[in-house]
Amino acid sequence: MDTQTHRAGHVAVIGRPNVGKSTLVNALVGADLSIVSNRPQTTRHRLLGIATVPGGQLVLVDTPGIHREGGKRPSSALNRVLNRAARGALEGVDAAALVVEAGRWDEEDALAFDTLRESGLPVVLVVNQVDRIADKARLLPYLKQVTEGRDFAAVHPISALRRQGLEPLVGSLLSLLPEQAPLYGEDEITDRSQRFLAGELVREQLMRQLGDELPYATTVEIETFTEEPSPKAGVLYRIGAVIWVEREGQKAIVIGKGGARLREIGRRARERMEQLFDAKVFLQTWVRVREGWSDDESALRTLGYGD
Ligand SMILES: Nc1nc2c(ncn2[C@@H]2O[C@H](COP(=O)(O)OP(=O)(O)OP(=O)(O)O)[C@@H](O)[C@H]2O)c(=O)[nH]1
Repeated sequence: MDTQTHRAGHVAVIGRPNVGKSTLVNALVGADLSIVSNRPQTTRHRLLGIATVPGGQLVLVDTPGIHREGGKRPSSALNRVLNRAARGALEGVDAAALVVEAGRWDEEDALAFDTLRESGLPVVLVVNQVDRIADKARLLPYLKQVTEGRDFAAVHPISALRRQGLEPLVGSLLSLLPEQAPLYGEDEITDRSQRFLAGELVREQLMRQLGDELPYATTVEIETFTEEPSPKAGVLYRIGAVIWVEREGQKAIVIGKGGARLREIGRRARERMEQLFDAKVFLQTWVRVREGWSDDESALRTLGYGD
């Protein structure tokens, strides 16, 4: 591989809920969502997908906590704490794609931009859903308004849904990444594997059942995943999932009274796996504490943020 002309790096995809981030990631990565299935997610980022294109590789990640829902500018002291946490979450990220809805820009989007810029990241503005704007002339004043006084590395009106405007966007993002060989080799990338999906299904149940109580840095690791023939169901999967939290107190929250919550999380995740894999699933779940993730997070917790 000629590393001279190859660029690769991490791109944070940031934006309010429902703005079209998943649609964009799917469009960039292609029909077969490529994902690394054999690495535990030990970093702060959640891997969304990997777009491997001629001359480069975009590793698209989610960085929780950058977008502050509600979009109220916090006090300066709180802002400092939040920005420290944001910097932590953005560690190892080379560029950010701030996704907004065409025609809409409010305090929440402005805050996300400021946080990203203060972290020193180049920010590409992705103005999504332009297909919904019938009168394209309306876009120009909007673009002028949102870019005024803000140093975006590039601005791209796109339609993630209709796959429009994506090539120039990829070009802009690539140009912001360091020249280096691909970060993930072909052999590490598989189509969404069942193992990966198993982790996602446990994560989904954690989010559904814990909601706001879900500790910030919780990660799910599929430790074991074996397949054997089953006389009744055809296939039986034995899956061992570890839910990593940061502190004993969080472990208690996830486990619940008498273990009820963890049992429910496991039961529902198993049912979804059986549906999806069309097989019998034997799922075991554990909660383990991995300490010392970050001082910023304990600072946030003191203020009632972060958990
Ligand atoms: N018309 C139009 N709709 C879009 C476009 N991109 C996404 N959508 C729709 O917007 C809705 C939300 O899209 P998602 O990709 O799930 O949004 P998201 O930002 O990932 O949402 P969260 O996971 O809640 O953060 C879906 O119904 C999409 O089909 C677009 O370019 N044009």
